[in-house]
Amino acid sequence: MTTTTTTGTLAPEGRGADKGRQPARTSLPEPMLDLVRIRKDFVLGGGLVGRITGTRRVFQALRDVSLSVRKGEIVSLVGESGSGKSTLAQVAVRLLDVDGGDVAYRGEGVTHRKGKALKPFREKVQMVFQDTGSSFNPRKTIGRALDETLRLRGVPRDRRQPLSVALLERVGLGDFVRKRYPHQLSGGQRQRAAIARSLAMNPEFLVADEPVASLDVSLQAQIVNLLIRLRDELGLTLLFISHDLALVSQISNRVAVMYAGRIVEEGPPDTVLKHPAHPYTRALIDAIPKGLDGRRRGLARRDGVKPDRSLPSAGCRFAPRCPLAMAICRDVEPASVTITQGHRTECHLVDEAKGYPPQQRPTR
Ligand SMILES: Nc1ncnc2c1ncn2[C@@H]1O[C@H](COP(=O)(O)OP(=O)(O)OP(=O)(O)O)[C@@H](O)[C@H]1O
Repeated sequence: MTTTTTTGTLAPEGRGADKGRQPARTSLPEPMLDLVRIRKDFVLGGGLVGRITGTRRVFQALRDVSLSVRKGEIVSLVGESGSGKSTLAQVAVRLLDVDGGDVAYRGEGVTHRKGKALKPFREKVQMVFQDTGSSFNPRKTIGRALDETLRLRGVPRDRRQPLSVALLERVGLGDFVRKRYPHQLSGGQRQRAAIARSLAMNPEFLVADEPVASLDVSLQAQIVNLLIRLRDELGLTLLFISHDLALVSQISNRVAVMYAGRIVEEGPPDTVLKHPAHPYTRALIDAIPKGLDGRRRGLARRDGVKPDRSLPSAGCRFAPRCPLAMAICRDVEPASVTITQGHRTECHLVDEAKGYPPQQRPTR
């Protein structure tokens, strides 16, 4: 059974006290998804009017973003709205083309694959969306939606119904759901049905884009626990997208913090939570409701100043909001610095030789 604490945190279910984490391994598991220096621009006001009036702008949604996910891992992307999480997720499943960089799956480049050449990748890497209401066709029953996906996979007609019932069972739904239309299901049931549909392609990798954001706290825990169970039972690998650092830190092997189209910090969740190296991560942690009053602190105070992402980048994008910004932060883009093994950040305050910045050194 899935259990939820009063604060909505995830409690261990069944075997193993720490279900989200993989046991320590001696050798690293095989790389599944590699995103290498991904750049994605959106052209705003790109039509004739934009050209005539000079209002055409290039918005840098992703700037040289690199991330790799290994077999069996749950890697989470966190960051505020607009930081580029969904754009990176869509790049990862090749729903969006890139303007620079490479996408590789199990060591093979898929960046420029199209049509038939992309089909095997599309089957193995499935996406689960937040808004399941609009991702299902309202005029088709869940059974029909599942049957169609199974048909795409080449499953013979007579095998589709029993297989879809088994898929529904795997995500904790009864076979009655086959006859229901999407609007006849609750939010939690619809998200389970959406996960069943993505499993119908027999994937190896799930990209879950805010899969629980529209659910209440207890349902969030159930869906997250379901994803962890599927990872364990089916050997899936997951890229999990959320704006909720507290939630992802409980389920992930690694957390990548995004800000204004960059990954500004990446590391094991415990390390990132206990020893945040980047002031933005610290602000995200401060924004987690604490204590009985549930007040969020930190980020809100600095919400007003957002970077202009249409300009060529100069300096650190967080500098205008950063309470610790120095002169160099406004002029020079920070390089990636490794603090401890597996924990890296992009911040001028962090000195590779000395580790954590003085203001943020862990106190024991
Ligand atoms: N097709 C598009 N055209 C122009 N701008 C876009 C397009 N898609 C996304 N953007 C912009 O790119 C930025 C990153 O968007 P993205 O959806 O990736 O952010 P996010 O971190 O997932 O935010 P959220 O949590 O709100 O979904 C946003 O400012 C968004 O407005």
